[in-house]
Amino acid sequence: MARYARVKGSIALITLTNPPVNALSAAVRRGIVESVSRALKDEQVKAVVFCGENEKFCGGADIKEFSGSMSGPPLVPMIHSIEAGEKLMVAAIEGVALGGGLELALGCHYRRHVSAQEALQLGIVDQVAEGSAVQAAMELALSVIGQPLNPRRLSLRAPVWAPDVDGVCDTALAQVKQRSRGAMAPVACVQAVRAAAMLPYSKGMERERQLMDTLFRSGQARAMQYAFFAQRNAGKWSLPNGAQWNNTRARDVQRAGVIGLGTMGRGITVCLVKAGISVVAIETDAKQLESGKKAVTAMLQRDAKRRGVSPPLHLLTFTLSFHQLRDVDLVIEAVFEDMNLKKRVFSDLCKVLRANTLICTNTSGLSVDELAAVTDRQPLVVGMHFFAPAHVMKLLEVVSGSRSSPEAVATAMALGKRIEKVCVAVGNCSGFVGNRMLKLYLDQSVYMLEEGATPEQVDQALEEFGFAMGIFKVSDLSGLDVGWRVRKASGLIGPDVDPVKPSRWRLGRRYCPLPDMLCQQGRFGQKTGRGWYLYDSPGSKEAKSDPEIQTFLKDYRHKYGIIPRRITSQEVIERCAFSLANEGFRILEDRIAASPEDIDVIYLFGYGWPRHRGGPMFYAAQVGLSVVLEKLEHYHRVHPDVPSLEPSRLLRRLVAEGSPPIQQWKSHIKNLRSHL
Ligand SMILES: CC/C=C/CC(=O)SCCNC(=O)CCNC(=O)[C@H](O)C(C)(C)COP(=O)(O)OP(=O)(O)OC[C@H]1O[C@@H](n2cnc3c(N)ncnc32)[C@H](O)[C@@H]1OP(=O)(O)O
Repeated sequence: MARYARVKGSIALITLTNPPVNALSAAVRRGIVESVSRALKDEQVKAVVFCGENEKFCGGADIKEFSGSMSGPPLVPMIHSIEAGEKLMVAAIEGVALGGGLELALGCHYRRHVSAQEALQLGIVDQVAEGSAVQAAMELALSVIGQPLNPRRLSLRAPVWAPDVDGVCDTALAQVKQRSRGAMAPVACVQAVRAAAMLPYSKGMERERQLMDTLFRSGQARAMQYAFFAQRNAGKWSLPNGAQWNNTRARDVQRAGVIGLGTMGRGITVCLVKAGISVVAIETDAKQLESGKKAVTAMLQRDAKRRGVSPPLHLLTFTLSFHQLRDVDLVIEAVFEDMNLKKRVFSDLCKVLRANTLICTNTSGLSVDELAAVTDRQPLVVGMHFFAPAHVMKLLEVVSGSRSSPEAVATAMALGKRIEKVCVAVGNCSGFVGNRMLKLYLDQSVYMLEEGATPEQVDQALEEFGFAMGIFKVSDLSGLDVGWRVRKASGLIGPDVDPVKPSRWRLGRRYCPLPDMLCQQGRFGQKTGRGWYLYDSPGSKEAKSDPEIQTFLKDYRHKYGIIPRRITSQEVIERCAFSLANEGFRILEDRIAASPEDIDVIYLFGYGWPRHRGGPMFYAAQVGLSVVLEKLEHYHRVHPDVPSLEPSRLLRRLVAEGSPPIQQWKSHIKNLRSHL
């Protein structure tokens, strides 16, 4: 929709009205075409000013329309007719001008922008105005009415010839190809820029149209559109008891406590303080406190310097005393991942906190219910699972325990949003959503090493699929000792394990002792300079193949009588991606996640899943659920000692029901038992 008004006698003001971001839906495009035609016909009108309702110019094409057949006037011819119009066209840009919104602005003969000094420098806008952009645009229009329009039409400008334009584009293309990890759109963008720089306008437009057509028809476009809405829907959380984002009030959090100043506690403290929340940061040891204080202060100073502001150090209190926590609204415990230690901390907290203070745990997989049980306030206990490094990673899993109150969940979700995280509400189970799935993905990766693959082969297949880093590089980065400790605590590694030939069968299923054996050799990953890869020195980041690992794997297979076989990239992807999705289906059955979109958002923002592949659940849907089922059945037949490869009930049910689109899966699991 577009509203038409004549103002100041000679100006037609066309306001895009499609809240919340005035996206260019079919109705808006129709409204623009009709309004422009009206303005061109009206002899009193000398200039047209375009603006967006609620001080948002335009968020671009309406992404919701991309999944159906497009109707209404097409965007590019509409912009061309504005640009070719015989009357002066001015864009009054406020808020956003993205994608098609920017194209619309560029189709006008004059633009302004309220806050983009950079756009001014780039020549995208002509003037930056304080106050109302619409008023400024109208004044500008009145001052230039009657001047020739041809010099203002971008389509009449000569291409930007530079002697080395081809070389510059080649270099950019090579860089983008390397960085985009298989994503088509960034590569097409460079190709379109090359066309714009080297071809006459009409030919450049034709090339852009071809590139756009290819992208539009691609599965990658579907995946990206899905990811866009999945991310926004994750904030609209709901619990099986009916509580949800729009019927539950979050508490205001002004002061928070952070317990433990290790890597996670430091990152969490930085996030909170940057959002303007006062933090009391606690350590039990003076030396640790001092080093935590130095690290947090340095991080905040670096960040403030980058943004040209002063660091909010006045919001910080570092102390060894729990008593300083008596006035905080919420505490985030970030101590070592040890149930007994966490329980002790929780009991101690209850002695000093106000009765209504929320207690959150940054556990990556321990039971929130078990922790809550030692407190005097079970409804006020929730999980806030941050991802390392906490001040950088966008994901936050908010874990609702069986007795967590809706208000506590709402408060953690609101706090997460305030500190600029992508928050997903999940239920309580071992590993929650992300790490519960990750375990099976890791299992498959190490099984493939036993069967004949190398860490390099597995990682290469995953990186070609689009992951930023292969699983073995990730393990080296996060430290192999972390999982080792968890396996010890869970009883998988005990005194009865043969140190020379450790069993490959534990707790009734296949077990791969390779990661434990690496840890026994002190190979903890980057931190020790050796893990699945070799590093120049402890702490360095560049992973190099390690001949010792190749020999170690050969000896291992020999010791266990395993005949190595060639493992293809396809097998790597199928076993990793379909194991993830299969566990995702179980998680949906168990109601630990409310929707497949939530699972995908967790993998996109917490585990480096490539955005152009939507997420593991979307990928399974895109490959075809019957194909996924068939493959899992095959791998389970070949590996009957890996029960997790058995296809989940939900997957079977969905296939039996004709593989409905992913948006309909929720209704197929409605009647399953709830754990949330
Ligand atoms: C066919 C020709 C193609 C032309 C090229 C294009 O134009 S492609 C589209 C290019 N535009 C974009 O990619 C913009 C995407 N949107 C954003 O980046 C952000 O939403 C924003 C505009 C910067 C606003 O961010 P903010 O954080 O303020 O709000 P939200 O992201 O939460 O969005 C608010 C609601 O608006 C919906 N929405 C946003 N953009 C679009 C869009 N282009 N089409 C349709 N819907 C859009 C978003 O889904 C939110 O909806 P809720 O229902 O409130 O969740």
